Amino acid sequence: MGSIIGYKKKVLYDQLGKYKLTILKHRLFVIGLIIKLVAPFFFIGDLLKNKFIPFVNYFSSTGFSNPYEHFFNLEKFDFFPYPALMLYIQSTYSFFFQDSIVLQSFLFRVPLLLADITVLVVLSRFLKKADNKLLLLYWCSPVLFYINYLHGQFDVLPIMFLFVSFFFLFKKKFIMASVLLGLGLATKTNLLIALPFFFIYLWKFNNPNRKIQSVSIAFFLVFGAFFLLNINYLFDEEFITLVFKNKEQIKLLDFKIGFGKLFFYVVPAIYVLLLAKVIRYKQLSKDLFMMFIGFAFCSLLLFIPPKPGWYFWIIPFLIYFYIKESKLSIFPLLALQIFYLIYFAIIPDSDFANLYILSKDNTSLYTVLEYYDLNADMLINIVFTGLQVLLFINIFWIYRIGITKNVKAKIKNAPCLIGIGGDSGVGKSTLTASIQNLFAKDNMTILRGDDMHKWERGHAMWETHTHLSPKANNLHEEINQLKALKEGKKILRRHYDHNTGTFTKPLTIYPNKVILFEGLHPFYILAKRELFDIKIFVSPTEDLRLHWKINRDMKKRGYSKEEVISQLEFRREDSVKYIQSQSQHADIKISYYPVNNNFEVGNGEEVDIGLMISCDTSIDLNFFCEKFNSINAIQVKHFYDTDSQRLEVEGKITLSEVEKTAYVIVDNAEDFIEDPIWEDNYKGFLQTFLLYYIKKKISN
Ligand SMILES: Nc1ncnc2c1ncn2[C@@H]1O[C@H](COP(=O)(O)OP(=O)(O)OP(=O)(O)O)[C@@H](O)[C@H]1O
Ligand SMILES: O=C(CO)[C@H](O)[C@H](O)COP(=O)(O)O
Repeated sequence: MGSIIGYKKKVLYDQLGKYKLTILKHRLFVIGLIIKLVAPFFFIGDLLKNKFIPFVNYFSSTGFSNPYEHFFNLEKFDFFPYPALMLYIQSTYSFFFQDSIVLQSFLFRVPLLLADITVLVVLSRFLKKADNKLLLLYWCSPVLFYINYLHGQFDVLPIMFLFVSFFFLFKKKFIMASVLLGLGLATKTNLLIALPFFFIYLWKFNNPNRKIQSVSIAFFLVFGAFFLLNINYLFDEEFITLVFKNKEQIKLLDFKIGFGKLFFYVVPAIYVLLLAKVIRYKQLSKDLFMMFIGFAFCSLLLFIPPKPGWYFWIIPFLIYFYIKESKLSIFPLLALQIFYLIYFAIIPDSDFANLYILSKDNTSLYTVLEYYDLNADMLINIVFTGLQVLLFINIFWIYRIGITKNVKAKIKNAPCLIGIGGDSGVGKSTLTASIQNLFAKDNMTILRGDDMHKWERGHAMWETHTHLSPKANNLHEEINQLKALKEGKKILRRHYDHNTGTFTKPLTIYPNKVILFEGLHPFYILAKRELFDIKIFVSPTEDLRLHWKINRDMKKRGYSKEEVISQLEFRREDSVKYIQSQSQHADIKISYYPVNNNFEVGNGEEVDIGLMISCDTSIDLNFFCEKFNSINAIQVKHFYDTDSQRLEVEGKITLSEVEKTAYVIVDNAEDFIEDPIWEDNYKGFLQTFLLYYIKKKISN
């Protein structure tokens, strides 16, 4: 029970205890909600009124007789192209008020409204800080409004399952994600299009030794959920005909190029090419995954005259994409929706003129156009052409900017290797922990340089060698290990346990999106330092390091103050020769200094510190400093030195100020970090700086 409450709290509240679903309190949401609640009392499309409602009501009013069989026998093959979960969901309310079309129209929209709200919430979790845009583009989309609340098709339900499944997928809750996808499939089989992408994502995401197992489990869960929910009907010819052999699905093969008696099917060919492309990526980011699926759905619609509900498969993806690429004009998306509405208003079987729930006549704009001797067919063809061209433009944008740019901008196609160097006790592990909080533990592999010491504690060799000497560490062996990890291969590596001073047996280390190496010698050997994408060197002032090291070694490693001091004396020469000398190779140098020199070294107490960061001049830090300086309690001074720039930071900063500032400074920060754990003061400042720096470097 406690854990359920805890989970609910985590879902609804963020790290700072702020309510996450503020989008549901927005005025625009409430206005939209009222309109969406009222509209179904007045409007209904022919399809819902004449086909879906009779089908579902037959099921509920006959004590759950098989409606697929019944309507098959009546030769009404196009009454309900959905699998059984859709039937079960829609029949929950259809028991009531079966003789009132007005109330039935409303009751059938209740699940649609709930699904609509869920998609909005999931999108708002995906696209942090974009609620206003999301409300305008998604919640107020005229096409989505028409599909759900006027016309009344059910496509929002499978899309809702798909998006919630993705929500769990990105949170690495694979079981939940698979079951939800299976449920979605049990509401509409169009989700089969997304399925291979889902498995490919799982395959790429999981560790090499778990790939087959995870994908097999997911496969079993997806189809298991689909199977269980449809078991009553799955093997009936009637069900198969209505659900799988309906004429809309066959249309996927309509667009073909003939070679005598042979045909080349264009839509399946594009789909296979897309899959082939996605398989080639070593890593599949969340955005890339979303865009490929959006692209796959869009491409299907490109070559077939659309059905109204099908646009629910693509518009949420397009909105995701346009919000992510905030600098792009949303005109193609708006124009697409306008052409959609014109097209469905003028086609012969349009229900626009009869949407009013009590309307009796069967007029359509098409007959009106014909009555006035206008060439209605020609007009439809022109609008259809415009609609498809706009769809093509939207797809083109997704491809060009979305896929291509994202691939370049993401952590390339290989893992990003970050190196943190510096002497013992300078704060390397502390910084590593902050970076882990930023990128999430699951996305990172951490390697500690101490694992490469040659001898265990107490070994005679330590009497003549310091740990800082290259001779006392297997530095060359490590080069191959780092190369292998960068190439996506697992390695075997023993670990040095500071509690016991001994090595563990070799452990398997898996590659990951970010590989972070922290240790004494990351940049000492040329061939090794060249492997790093980002090189960081940490060096507090010597008195501060002494203070930190004594405190840490006394508290955690069981040494006396005198032992630490004599160890540092013994190492002094090697420290300068082998460790400090690496500082010149670093991209970023981090230094801490005591704000006040009146402190007793090694007294166990915390000391007030200032932070100094220096890096090359290729990165523009002016906006960065300006934003932090707008916070009262922190001062950031910015200096240009010869070929480098330097920030000096003093003061305090709260966790929520760090979070707010980070999202303002770093465009699309959520592309790089998912649910980061922000820290306060210098640690949070460094998190923001590193995120900004790494993103800029990688994008270049
Ligand atoms: N940014 C910081 N703010 C305050 N204290 C810090 C900071 N960084 C490090 N310290 C203090 O210094 C101690 C040593 O830091 P840390 O263990 O991160 O060093 P290290 O470089 O990883 O050492 P080693 O190489 O010996 O393992 C920590 O226990 C912590 O008390
Ligand atoms: O330099 C160090 C860390 O970078 C340590 O002093 C080194 O690893 C030796 O450890 P121990 O205290 O277990 O003998």
